[in-house]
Amino acid sequence: MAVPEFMEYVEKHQNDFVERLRKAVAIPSVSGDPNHRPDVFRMSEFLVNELKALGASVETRDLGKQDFHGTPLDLPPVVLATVGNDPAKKTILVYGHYDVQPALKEDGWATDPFVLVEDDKQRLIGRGSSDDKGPVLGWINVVEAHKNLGLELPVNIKFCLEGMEESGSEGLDDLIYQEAGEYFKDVDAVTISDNYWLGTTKPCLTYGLRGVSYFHLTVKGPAADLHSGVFGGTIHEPMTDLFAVMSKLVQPDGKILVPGVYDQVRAVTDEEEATYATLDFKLDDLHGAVGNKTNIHPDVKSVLQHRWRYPSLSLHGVEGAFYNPGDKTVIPAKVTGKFSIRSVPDMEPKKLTELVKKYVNDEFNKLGSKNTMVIECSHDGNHWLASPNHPNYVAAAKATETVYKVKPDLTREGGSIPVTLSFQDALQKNVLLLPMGRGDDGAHSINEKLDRSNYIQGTKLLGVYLHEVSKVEF
Ligand SMILES: NCC(=O)N[C@@H](Cc1c[nH]cn1)C(=O)O
Ligand SMILES: [Zn+2]
Ligand SMILES: [Zn+2]
Repeated sequence: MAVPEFMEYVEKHQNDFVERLRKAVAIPSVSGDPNHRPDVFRMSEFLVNELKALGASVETRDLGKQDFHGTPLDLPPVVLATVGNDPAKKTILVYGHYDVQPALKEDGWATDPFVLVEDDKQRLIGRGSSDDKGPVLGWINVVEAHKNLGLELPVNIKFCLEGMEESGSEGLDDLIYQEAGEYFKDVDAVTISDNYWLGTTKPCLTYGLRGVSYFHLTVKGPAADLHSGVFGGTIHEPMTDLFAVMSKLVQPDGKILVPGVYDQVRAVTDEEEATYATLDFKLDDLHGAVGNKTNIHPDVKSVLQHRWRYPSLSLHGVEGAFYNPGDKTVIPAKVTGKFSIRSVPDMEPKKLTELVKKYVNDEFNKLGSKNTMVIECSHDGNHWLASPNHPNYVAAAKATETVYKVKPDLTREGGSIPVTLSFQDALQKNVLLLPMGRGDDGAHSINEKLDRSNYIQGTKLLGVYLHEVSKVEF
């Protein structure tokens, strides 16, 4: 009886849950922007208060300072919260993040990114709605529903909520290893809701992620920005050098040009080949999520393989370059190009960084420029693969069938959650990714949204999963 009662409660109280999301989205907790660091702290306080109000025992862990381009910056705390402490029950560790990607109205958002708006299609639009405030609050909604119904939670929950996921999860790995035998001691399995369905209609369980290695390539030239009419043609220009090197990183068809990268990629097996055939994903889903038909690969299998099991290199931006409207005739004195590589089994981040540094240095030296160039890896995180046959996944599949009346697809994901592998390795427990949002949510993009139905059905899913996982044998 507990499960139907819980599901009914969630259905009836959906507007309260949307209000909770509205309050969370209103805090612009952008971890990558030092000006927003106080907001990231404010977001941690919001979660601490929500969890305390529900009776959780909550502590925050200080992670020290971050070196932000030479300036020390306080790292936001990790929120550790425990709900239930019954040795007869399983303990599920729930990880999520409360920081978000940057968002400016002028990037092209239709509405203020930090004001949650529900449109006529019942989509909850706002930065962090899907990645990852909605899912984090989904777990909190589950605790609240049980408390208000006077229902016992079927498992103990340990929360680990961080505020630096979008910026490399600095400091969290050390905490996980330090606390493996302490705070995380009794954990039986780990569940993370921080990714998306493949398409827009069918739920999935996710057992793999790509890693990410992020690079800053800085070229320095003249002592200050210069007039291009006076100095153009007479000096080596940093931006010209930067573009020359960056154009050698990746081809327009996505092929990475750094020698040695593909040597480390695991070969496709027949068993893996068979997994793509049954998935509920069409080229139309890709076109819908992208907004047009600019796909490189012509069929679903190769799209998914290039998202999940082959590396990719993306060029993200240039710091120090002129980018405002108008026609400023400047030669920027120092520019930093940013790019990242999504890595896959069996690539090793350290080896990858060595390959990239050697290649970029070789390419820069070929230019014969008198400028200086420095290439740095600002953060890296490893890829992750789990066993989707574990009872933790069986429980999640049953919960999906209860809530959505369909068997979930088993998927991998092209994005990265750097600490997933750390949890698996440090705790030696199964890790499950149980997504709430859809493939077209626009995480990291403009107009990020979470459909109301995904938020509400997703809250039900997380709660029913806890009931199912309490019953399976590990
Ligand atoms: N929802 C997970 C996610 O978006 N992860 C980020 C992690 C990251 C790493 N460096 C910057 N962000 C991702 O981009 O995959
Ligand atoms: Zn996320
Ligand atoms: Zn993200």
